[in-house]
Amino acid sequence: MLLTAHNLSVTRGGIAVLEGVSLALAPGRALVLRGPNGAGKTTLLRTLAGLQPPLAGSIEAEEGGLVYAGHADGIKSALSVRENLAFWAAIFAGGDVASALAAYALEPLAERPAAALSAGQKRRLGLARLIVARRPVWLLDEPTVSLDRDATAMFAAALRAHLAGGGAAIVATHIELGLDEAETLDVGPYKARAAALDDFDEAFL
Ligand SMILES: Nc1ncnc2c1ncn2[C@@H]1O[C@H](COP(=O)(O)OP(=O)(O)OP(=O)(O)O)[C@@H](O)[C@H]1O
Repeated sequence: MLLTAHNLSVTRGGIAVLEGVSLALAPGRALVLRGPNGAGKTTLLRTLAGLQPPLAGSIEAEEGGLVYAGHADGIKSALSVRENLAFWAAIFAGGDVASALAAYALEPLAERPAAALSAGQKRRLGLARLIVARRPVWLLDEPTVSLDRDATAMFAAALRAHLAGGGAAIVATHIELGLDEAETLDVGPYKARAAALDDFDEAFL
């Protein structure tokens, strides 16, 4: 397994959001997270990515095996599209900038400062980062926001190629990606029953 989580409870702002989540992600598999706004998909992804600690439970993943793409694209505005990808390739000791540009049809924009991209173009650049990162597990929060139909198809193709190459992904999305390889995890049944108290609150009770 590339990533496993066992009996995970996750919190946001000191409040338990989900509890008892277990999952196992094998090479070539994708897991689509479903659930209404506020259900806890982002919180689960951030916890799996190691950006925040779980309240309970365990996560096992290969060191340096994950890459997270959330709502903030992490783009450096002053750098060109190509320079952004080269920067990430250096950070991740990763891959081929030319393939990443090609996967999202970014060649005509390669020398443009990222600050001068549209929202959808910025999102394409943020997703191209995943290709240079060359990490086996992609954790993606609403990756298709701002993408038009063609760019959504580019993302689906990039994800399929990643899975075909032995990678895996967990994707929170409200749209249908049309992936045969994908399983679905509805986070609704894992809604936490009781709010967690942090030490600060407990001191006043
Ligand atoms: N900074 C914060 N502080 C406190 N609570 C927060 C914070 N951010 C989000 N929450 C709450 O945590 C809960 C889970 O939010 P989360 O962003 O994980 O949901 P989501 O399933 O990703 O929603 P969406 O589909 O709208 O993206 C929600 O009730 C939300 O209001």
